[in-house]
Amino acid sequence: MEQHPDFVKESQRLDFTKRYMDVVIETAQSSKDQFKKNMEKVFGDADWLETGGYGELLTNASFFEMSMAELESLRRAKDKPYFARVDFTRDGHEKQEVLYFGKTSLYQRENQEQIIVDWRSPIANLYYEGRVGEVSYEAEGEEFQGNIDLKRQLMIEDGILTDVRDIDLTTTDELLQDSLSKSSSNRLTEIVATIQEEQNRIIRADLNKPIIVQGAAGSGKTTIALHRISYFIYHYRDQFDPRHMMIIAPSRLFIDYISEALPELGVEKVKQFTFSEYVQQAIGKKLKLKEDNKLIRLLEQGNSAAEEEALISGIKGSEMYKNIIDAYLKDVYQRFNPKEDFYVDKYRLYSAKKFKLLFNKEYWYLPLFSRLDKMKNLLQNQVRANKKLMVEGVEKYFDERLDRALFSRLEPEKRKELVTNALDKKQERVEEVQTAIKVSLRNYMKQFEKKPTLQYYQELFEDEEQFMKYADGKLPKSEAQLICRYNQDLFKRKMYELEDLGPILYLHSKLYGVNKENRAKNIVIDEAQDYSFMQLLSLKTASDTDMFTLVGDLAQGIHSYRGLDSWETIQQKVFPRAIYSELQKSYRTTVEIMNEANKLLEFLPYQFPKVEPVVRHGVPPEFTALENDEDYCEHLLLKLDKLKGENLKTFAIICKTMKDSQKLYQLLKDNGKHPVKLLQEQESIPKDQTVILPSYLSKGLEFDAVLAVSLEEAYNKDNELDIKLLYVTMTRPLHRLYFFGKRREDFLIS
Ligand SMILES: Nc1ncnc2c1ncn2[C@@H]1O[C@H](COP(=O)(O)OP(=O)(O)OP(=O)(O)O)[C@@H](O)[C@H]1O
Repeated sequence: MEQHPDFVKESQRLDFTKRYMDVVIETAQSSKDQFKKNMEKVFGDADWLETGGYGELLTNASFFEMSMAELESLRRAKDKPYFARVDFTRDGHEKQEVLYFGKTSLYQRENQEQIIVDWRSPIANLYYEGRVGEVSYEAEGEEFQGNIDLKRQLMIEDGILTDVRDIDLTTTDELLQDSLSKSSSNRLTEIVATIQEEQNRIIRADLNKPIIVQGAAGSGKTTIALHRISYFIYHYRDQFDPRHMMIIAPSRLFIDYISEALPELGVEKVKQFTFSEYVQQAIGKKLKLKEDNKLIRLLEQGNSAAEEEALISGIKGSEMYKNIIDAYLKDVYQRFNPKEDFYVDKYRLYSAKKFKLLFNKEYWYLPLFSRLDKMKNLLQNQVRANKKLMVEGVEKYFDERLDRALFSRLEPEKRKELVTNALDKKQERVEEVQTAIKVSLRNYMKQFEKKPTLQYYQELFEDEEQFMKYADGKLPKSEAQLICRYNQDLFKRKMYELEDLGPILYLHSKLYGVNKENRAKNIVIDEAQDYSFMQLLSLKTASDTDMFTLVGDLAQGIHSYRGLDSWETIQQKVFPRAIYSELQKSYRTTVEIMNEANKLLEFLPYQFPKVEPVVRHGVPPEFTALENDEDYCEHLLLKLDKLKGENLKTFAIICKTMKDSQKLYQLLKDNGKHPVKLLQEQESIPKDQTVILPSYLSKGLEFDAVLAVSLEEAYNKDNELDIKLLYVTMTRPLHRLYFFGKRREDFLIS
């Protein structure tokens, strides 16, 4: 390969950068005084120092006060300090700026000379969106014009420069191709060097607005969501604590999968939860949850109990359900309107009317029991403020009586009696008032019964008629009955189901509110199509913010019986400020695999645009017809061995359900020739084993090669769920896809 004319110069620059990083790291670790010595030690032998013009950079070098986090990211960046270079001349300026873009920034604080520019800085848009020639970019609301004179990619591996490529009019395709053709052993890697324009726009879209992204399988949704977090945290690094950010992911398996990418992006402090984990934390209560096996049971054709449950799930996630809860809450609020004024002894300290006004109007924005606390404090203050007056009032009254008795013209005996009586009464009344001061408020507050959220939730289902009323005619009697009885039955077993969690969180937020530590300021949800209206609304209500990033793909909506079948309602009713964006290109799979998967979309009753694969060709998918168990074992093992020999690293065998997966696992395990692992929901993915998993658990994951197997369970063209599950399976591989089964039709392939 011919070497780039600037290869040596770029190598020197890399050498300089690395050494400089060493100095900074060492200095930050040791002490200020050490800095100069370190400089001499490291740069002492560099004869290119002057000719390269680097000396200037060093003269003003000062001590870098670095945080541990900065130091850590610098250390991590040492093997690959940057990935691209852009030469930029601003309009009206003579001096050209030579910018090296990397995963972190490194600059001299005094002269602001940047040695490495962070990919998240505004000027990095020059690399992601600019072409050689005239350009402009925006930073802090201002537009800057200029000219890109050079755009260059620098391939660095283990700290060594391996290739230099100038890109002029073309995009970053070549590097993208390289990166996509690699094996997926690193799982979700960072893609900062190859972020595409359409992706860049989403990563950098207005940070003060929610965003909804509908993206095809493999279009980089997960990757982009993580990079947007990284961008957000960088942008607000001085004001925002990453711990206030939260990722909601579909399973622990998925969290484990993405968490590898987090430290690389400097966002490891971001909280990560599944929805049910978060709800339990937010309401401060561990719940016994019914096993969530609706999806699997729905796959059994003609399972009417499962269909009924799916109907209930749909209702519990719907907007109508929110209205039911709101109507119920109205009733609950009514119980907090006092009938009587607040008295301490005979003194009226607060009228019921005023109480209601404040409670319902002034403090409406607070959760119910926070309002009640406020009212209690207010009354308490009234008591305190009037305490002295009330006692003095009683004393004054009796003192006057006493005076009258003392100075009356009555018989001494009679007078004495009157005086004693007045004194006794005074004592008695003062004590009465004092007791009233102590207990009146407590007694008054007793009329407001405070129950735990879960009890309120349970009570909602006690009366079917009432439930119907809350639904305001929108729910047929049969369904109201069904749902009430279904939940009563759950509660008898002290259980809840996943679909109850959204409503419970919503109710809790309205009644008690969620405490500060559990209220995220920014929430990122992957696989958002699987969440219901109620779940998303409850998260928004609980955290009291609409700052959400939702990424998902409706075509992979295998939980659509409870999730979403369009983004519209969510955008209109929950996130009206949201930006909506689409990603249609797929970066994961080859053209051959994607073309095959695209055919499935035609069977779905929605209009999905075809997914466009980024042009990368590979081996076409293949079908192998098999008869008996031995056949399966033999062929699968043969294929795996062959693929290993081709330098592919991660493999998955994906069956339709857990039942088939288990059976196949047993077969392969008994055979003992190849290490296999049956993946369960809560587990992490081993790096060195072939995993067997059911289709629905594979969502969001990717592997070099996928072997789609049908032992006893076929996919059915007339079942929407089956089509989506197969679509998910077929869009998991990066490079190879193979089908093994009895008949082609079992995989809907012609
Ligand atoms: N700009 C890019 N440069 C290099 N690789 C990319 C780029 N964008 C995406 N990829 C790769 O494409 C693959 C798919 O990305 P990702 O898993 O984020 O997609 P997704 O939309 O979340 O997929 P799914 O819908 O299947 O969950 C990953 O291997 C990712 O690294």
